[in-house]
Amino acid sequence: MPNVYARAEVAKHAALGDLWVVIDAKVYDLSKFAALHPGGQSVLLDPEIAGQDATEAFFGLHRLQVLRHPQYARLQIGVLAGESEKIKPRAAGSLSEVPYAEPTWLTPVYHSPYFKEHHRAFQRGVRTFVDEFLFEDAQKLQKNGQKPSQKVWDELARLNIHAMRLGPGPHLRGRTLMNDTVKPEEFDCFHELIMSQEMSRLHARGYHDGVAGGNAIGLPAIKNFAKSPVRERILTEVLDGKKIICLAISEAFSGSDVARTKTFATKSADGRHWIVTGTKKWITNGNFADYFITACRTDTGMVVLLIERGEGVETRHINTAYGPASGTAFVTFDNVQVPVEHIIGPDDGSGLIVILSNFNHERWFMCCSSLGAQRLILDECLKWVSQRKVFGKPLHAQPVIRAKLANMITRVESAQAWLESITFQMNNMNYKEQSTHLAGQVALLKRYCTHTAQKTARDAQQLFGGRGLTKTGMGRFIEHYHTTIGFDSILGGTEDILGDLGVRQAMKQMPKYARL
Ligand code: HEM
Repeated sequence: MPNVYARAEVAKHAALGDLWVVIDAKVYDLSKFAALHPGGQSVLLDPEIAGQDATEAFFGLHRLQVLRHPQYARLQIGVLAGESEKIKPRAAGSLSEVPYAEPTWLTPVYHSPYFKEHHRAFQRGVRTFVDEFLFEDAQKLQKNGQKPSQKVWDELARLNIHAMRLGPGPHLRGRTLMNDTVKPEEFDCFHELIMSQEMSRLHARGYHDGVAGGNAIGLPAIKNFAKSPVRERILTEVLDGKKIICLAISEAFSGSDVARTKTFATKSADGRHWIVTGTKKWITNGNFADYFITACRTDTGMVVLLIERGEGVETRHINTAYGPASGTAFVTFDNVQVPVEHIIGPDDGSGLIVILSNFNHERWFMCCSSLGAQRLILDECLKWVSQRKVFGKPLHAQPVIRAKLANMITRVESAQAWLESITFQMNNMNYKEQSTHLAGQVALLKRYCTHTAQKTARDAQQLFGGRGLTKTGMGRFIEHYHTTIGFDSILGGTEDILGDLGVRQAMKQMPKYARL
């Protein structure tokens, strides 16, 4: 049983060396801590704080996690008589009750034509995994930049997340998905949308790509174009979490204009190997990848090769805005011998098809994760404007603040609605139909998601002020979002390229008879 104190009793301890405060109906003894307090001793001795209820002052300056940290939790000596705590964190695996902090389909009372009970069960499963297993690891590794531990890769494999990131299909047969919350035959693009949105709830942009971003963009080439037995071997190793694959396309010389790739492959005299020489840049997971799906020029055009880490392959870390945890690498291939069986797709120079084939899927899941991360920022902002007081009122009492929030909400809701509509089409179109009818929509949606994300990052930073610039404390997630957000607008095609693609696709479909 905790000690129970009356407010009058707490008020007697209001001096240096004998200092108590109340925060959310709990009594803290700060007598010794005051001299160590990172915010200074004097603020705690203020007559409005010492011996008083400091709840409002505390939450205007600290995150709730501060009180839950064992180092500080032990300062609690009791509770207030007849009162109980009101402030609690979101429980692991649960939904946020902050308005607009979840997509509409997850908000009680609202309806959705798309999501069924197995989608909800699946969402709860992924949310719990992210909250309980991934979040702390992400926070730690985002800073120190190490590769996620084998324990993480094994757990991703056990839940079959590596497999589900390839989308619905026969590769899921016989697998237990996310602790059996969905059957392989039920798994559709909405499950994949959920997984991508939930996995982005880490406030750790580099780590987010560090946990198998390379698999998600590299493995489809193996699944769809490699030949047996290479196909089965690599799929098994990567889906089981034993090996890591990455996609090595972009170079210092060429990004979106893939056809200008300079890395060159030529057949050996005995015809048994491709000999590859060249460099690749910005390769996600390249630092720790075992396999590189590599685009190479040949005398006749382009081939895609599966290159194993080994003699002649070197990777060097690239220091990026989104942090080292993504394992982003500069890769050099120096006369690397690649067995001819490691060809992925055609060997007649028409390999560009392999590279282009996954672009829509890749851009679509980038939209999912971009919006998942944007929601988290909205959640942060709505809490902040409620708990932060300025000029004696909560921040949201200012019309200019409400206008910013209105924009944030409108952006994320409109983009989510478009995303769900496209996802529904993906569930009902075959690959060819998707390529023809969705490439433009997906390109424009990705452009919209990342463009609006940058606006939201800026608005959020304005709401948090100086706190949105510091790597610790109240605004640390805002600072992280603002610093790393540019990444999303570049990977998978810059906004300009995608806007252009979207309109060119529309122009292709203009009816010849259409006139004003
Ligand atoms: C159990 C009681 C408290 C603990 C454990 C605590 C702990 C901390 C910690 C760890 C920080 C560093 C910043 C962060 O990580 O968020 C901090 C900063 C600060 N604290 Fe406290 N604190 C307590 C109570 C209070 C109270 C009652 C006040 C009232 C004025 C206060 C005022 C401040 C200020 C002004 C800062 C600097 C904030 C900033 O840099 O933005 N603290 N405190």
